[in-house]
Amino acid sequence: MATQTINKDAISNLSFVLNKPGDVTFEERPKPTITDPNDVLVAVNYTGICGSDVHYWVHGAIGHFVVKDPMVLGHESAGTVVEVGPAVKSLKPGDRVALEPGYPCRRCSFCRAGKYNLCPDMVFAATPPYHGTLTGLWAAPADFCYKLPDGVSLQEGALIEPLAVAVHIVKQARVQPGQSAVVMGAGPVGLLCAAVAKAYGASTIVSVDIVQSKLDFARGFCSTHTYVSQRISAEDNAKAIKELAGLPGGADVVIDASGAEPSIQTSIHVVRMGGTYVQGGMGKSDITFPIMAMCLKEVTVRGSFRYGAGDYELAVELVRTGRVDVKKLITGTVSFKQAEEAFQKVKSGEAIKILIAGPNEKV
Ligand SMILES: NC(=O)c1ccc[n+]([C@@H]2O[C@H](COP(=O)([O-])OP(=O)(O)OC[C@H]3O[C@@H](n4cnc5c(N)ncnc54)[C@H](O)[C@@H]3O)[C@@H](O)[C@H]2O)c1
Ligand SMILES: OC[C@H](O)C(O)[C@@H](O)CO
Repeated sequence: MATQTINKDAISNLSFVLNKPGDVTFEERPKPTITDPNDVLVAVNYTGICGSDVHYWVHGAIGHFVVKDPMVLGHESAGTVVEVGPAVKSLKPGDRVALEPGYPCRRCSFCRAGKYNLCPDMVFAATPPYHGTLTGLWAAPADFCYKLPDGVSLQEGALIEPLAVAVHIVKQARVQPGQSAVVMGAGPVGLLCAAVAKAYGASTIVSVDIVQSKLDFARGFCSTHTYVSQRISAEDNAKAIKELAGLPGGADVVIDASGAEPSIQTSIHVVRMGGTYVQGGMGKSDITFPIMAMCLKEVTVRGSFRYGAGDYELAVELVRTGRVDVKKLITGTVSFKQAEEAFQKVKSGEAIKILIAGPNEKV
């Protein structure tokens, strides 16, 4: 694709700001500048809406992250490089990039061990007190901007962030070729986990949700089986899933991408002896957990938080090679001025992924 250079002085830095729960405004904010020689300045082209953005918009807080001052929303973005710092060799103006939105300290023991997603000093977009990417211009370290290959669009680039979440979850699950994977939740993260598990070679992929239409989509996307969770005990839901998928001994891997307590309980009953369970969903902080079943089956239980070394690169590669078709998840694209309507649509469950065009982008 031909590169196109953009005059940063000619572009707007209009931003979508959450003032307090339910109260959002558009604000022309000061343009960021390059303050580190390794930084680049990116014009944001497209941004997806994450459940966490909606949660901040509705409730003003997630756990101990509380919106105390006005905060720009958004962290699932792709854009075009408009300026590079003097030390940047990997990118040039005009390059199209997926933005990784969290910047670790690079110095703590977690960063030095390659687990930078666990850095206690992480600066993460649209996690208070830090502003997000629903804005015109974004300054970031060049090594957290991933060049999109020819053939991968900027719209697909905005889906790299949730895909990287799924890549990290599936890596935590250690999925092997020929294995069975049950994914609880068929929202964007669950759908992408199913797709990444397939790319890792899982041959039986069961999606579970409480909404039939989401499962209809999952079946067309990549799941081999789907199951509508019933209002019965976790053991009985697990039994039904095992029967449906022909897994009498249980699944090799179970991933929760719902955060829902009943789903987590079912997961532990559906995983096989010696299998692996990964918690990707974020719901209630404390739940009733079938710990005896976990113990007796010697289940390996892992958490998964955001993404780390290599996850963004693999997400881009999965899209480039067509192994994960993120385009199918895009319900539509709206103009920047329609951002609040897009949030409404995600909240009501009308859309899988709506993209908001950057303030300088024509839709
Ligand atoms: N670990 C991380 O770093 C990370 C990153 C991003 C998102 N998340 C979390 O991952 C989860 C999924 O994200 P998403 O954007 O797809 O959210 P989503 O709300 O779109 O999807 C959740 C799905 O779970 C389904 N569900 C609800 N109760 C269920 C039950 N009892 N059994 C089965 N399915 C049930 C819902 O119908 C929905 O389709 C959320 O909890 C989100 O907070 C975690
Ligand atoms: O994809 C990244 C996630 O949305 C965030 O970590 C958020 O859920 C918690 O701050």
